[in-house]
Amino acid sequence: MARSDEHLPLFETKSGKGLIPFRLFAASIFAGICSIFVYRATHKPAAVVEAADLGVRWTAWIGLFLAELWFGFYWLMSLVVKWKPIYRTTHKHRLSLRYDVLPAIDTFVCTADPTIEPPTMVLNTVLSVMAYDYPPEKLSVYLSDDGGSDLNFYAMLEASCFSKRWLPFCRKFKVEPRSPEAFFKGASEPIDYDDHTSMAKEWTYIKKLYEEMKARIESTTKQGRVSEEIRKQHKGFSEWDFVSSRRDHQTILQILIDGRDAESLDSEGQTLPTLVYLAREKRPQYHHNFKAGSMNALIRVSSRISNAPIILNVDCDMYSNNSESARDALCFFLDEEKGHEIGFVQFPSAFENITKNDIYSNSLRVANELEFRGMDSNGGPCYIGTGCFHRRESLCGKKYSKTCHGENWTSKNDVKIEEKSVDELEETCKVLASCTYEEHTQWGKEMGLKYGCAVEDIITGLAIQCRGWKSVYFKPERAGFVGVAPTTLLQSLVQHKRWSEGHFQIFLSKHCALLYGYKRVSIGLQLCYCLCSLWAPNCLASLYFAAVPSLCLVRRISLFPKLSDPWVVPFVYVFLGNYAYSLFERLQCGGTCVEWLNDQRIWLFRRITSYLFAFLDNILGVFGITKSAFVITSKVVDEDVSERYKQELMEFGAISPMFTILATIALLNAFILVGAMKRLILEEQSWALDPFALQMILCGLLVFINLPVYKGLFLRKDKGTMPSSVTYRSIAYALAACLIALYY
Ligand SMILES: O=c1ccn([C@@H]2O[C@H](COP(=O)(O)OP(=O)(O)O[C@H]3O[C@H](CO)[C@@H](O)[C@H](O)[C@H]3O)[C@@H](O)[C@H]2O)c(=O)[nH]1
Ligand SMILES: [Mn+2]
Repeated sequence: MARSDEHLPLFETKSGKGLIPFRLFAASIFAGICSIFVYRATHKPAAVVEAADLGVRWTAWIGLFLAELWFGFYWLMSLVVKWKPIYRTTHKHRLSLRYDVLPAIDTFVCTADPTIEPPTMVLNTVLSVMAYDYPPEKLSVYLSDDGGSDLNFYAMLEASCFSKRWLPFCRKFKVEPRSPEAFFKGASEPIDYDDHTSMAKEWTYIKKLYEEMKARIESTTKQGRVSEEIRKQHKGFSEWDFVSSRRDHQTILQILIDGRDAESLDSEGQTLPTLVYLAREKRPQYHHNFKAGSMNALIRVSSRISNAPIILNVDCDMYSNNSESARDALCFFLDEEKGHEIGFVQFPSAFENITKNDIYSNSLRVANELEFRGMDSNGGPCYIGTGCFHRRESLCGKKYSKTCHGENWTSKNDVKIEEKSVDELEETCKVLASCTYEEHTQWGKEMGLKYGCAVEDIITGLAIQCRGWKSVYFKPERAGFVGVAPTTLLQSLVQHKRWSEGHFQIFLSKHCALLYGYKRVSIGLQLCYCLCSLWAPNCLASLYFAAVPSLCLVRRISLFPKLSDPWVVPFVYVFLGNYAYSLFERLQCGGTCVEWLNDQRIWLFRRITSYLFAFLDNILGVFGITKSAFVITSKVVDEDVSERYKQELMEFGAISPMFTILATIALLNAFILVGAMKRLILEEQSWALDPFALQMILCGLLVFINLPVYKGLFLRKDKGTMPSSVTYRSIAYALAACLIALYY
């Protein structure tokens, strides 16, 4: 119900400052890149008269030229996300003044495996979103459990009881964050000096309740099964009598708190948010489409139960860290002037377990602070699968039209529930989550999240934008959502493999931003998507730069100008300029120098492993040889792995082809550097006249950046070192490569 006397906007958009110096700098780098191309084109290997192995020289030259062209082109494209960042602010007080009735919100939490996504974590996420600073009768929380585990069901049962205490506590003391685990871990116990009755007492009481509940859930989880005693507490447990495995079971749907029920009240007599547990039907003969499948099941089930016009989606590890996020998001959707065209509001992902210098570069610091803002100015950020508020209809496939203007948010999605009892309602909803329901429908194609892509979120977000909707990126001062980042190198590389594979898959499909987005979204936005879509092919140019110039050093093929040659200027300028700028950017966003260095290292690691495998898998996928899978990131690790993570010791400790590649490249460069230094000393030539100086510097930098790899290979003694089979294999490969370069 909008009151007509208000005309002030609910949100504001400002553009970033200091853009002119950046643009001038970018222009100078561009000039440098062009000069490099000119140098390449005018210094072909044919010019070297005495060269015997002209064939090899030409091959090296062509490869290098292509790699440089690729990097130049990629750099140019990357300007689009930096060109014009914008900043959004909301006016939440205006929202409450203007609307007495707020639209309902359905929150979807997805979990898939109780062993790597512990039920207590899921419970905390669920509680945090139940406790939003929002009218509870307007909130419904749905858990999709792809693991189909009674452990999670039990955790939800506990959540439904604990919420009766937790929600009033949060309200009363304006608790932040509203995940009990995070709250009790971070906050120090309050001391009430003059008022002995209030916070301290309740604090201790609630904390005790929480600890007890946590202990119960953890011991049950440890046993791996729910005890008979607990099973008696709820009829829902009997469903598991029919479950043969997590990949083969009927739909399990339980409404644990029915918000419509007059008796669902918290300890202070306030209504509780609706809480629903869903494990959709799984049958071996039907593909379950991973997270996209579970989201679509939730969309349908929730449409019968609460049908809120706004849907919030979070991963099970992403608790709400800011109880006002829901109101923030509504400031965008409900804005009278611009709200009607907004399809979704994306919050950045923050992580609670990033180490001081972010050893695996998981923090997304620069992306969150700059790149998403740049994307926002081009039409809106992509949907990143978590921390995102959607308009239900745009997620369900509706095209944007101007008629959405001035809609009545509060009444339009009211559901008429015909079923009298909760049991009946559950029965009707179960059908919606069955395997066969989607057959011959548009679900997974035009409706809901799209199927068949390793990054269902990105492709779905793009489709929404192509249907005419805008999106908004909102980064409040207090992070909206906080999750868990991978804590080992391999996990992080595998996660990036999934991401880059999915992105490249989109690029090769009919949903490629350039084709599908043509005339539907701005060219800037198309380029933003391409930037991520083309992560995977980066592997080729990166591998080339990491190996070939060094190998050419062995063979005495010079690829770059001498230090005394004026042509060296553009090379050095582009190289140093870009690094200096990225360091500046990192510091500007609040990072440290070591963090920047770690990021450069991981940049290389991802490009020569994750992206390479993603690239190869895609190529095989095109020929129908492989099918993409969803490797879930583990949210728990062993005690000693976590100890090493905290100390920022790089974790190898697993046999993986990714590590073989990393170690081979590192060793190759080390061997070659030693050889080259020896030659330089023996021949006593000055650096400035040495035609290999730049190659040696490059090789030296590669060795420097790989220092943690050598440590993992030879120096460390803990359990996180490189497995010896990987070590032997990579020594053999690196030596073989050197020998081939020498004698072939
Ligand atoms: O079959 C599945 C597989 C995964 N999930 C859930 O999907 C979420 C994301 O999985 P995770 O292993 O944590 O992957 P991330 O790489 O951290 O996730 C990012 O990238 C994914 C796409 O690759 C998106 O789906 C996620 O929302 C986004 O946070 C988790 O809550 C899982 O429980 C399911 O519900 N069903
Ligand atoms: Mn995750």
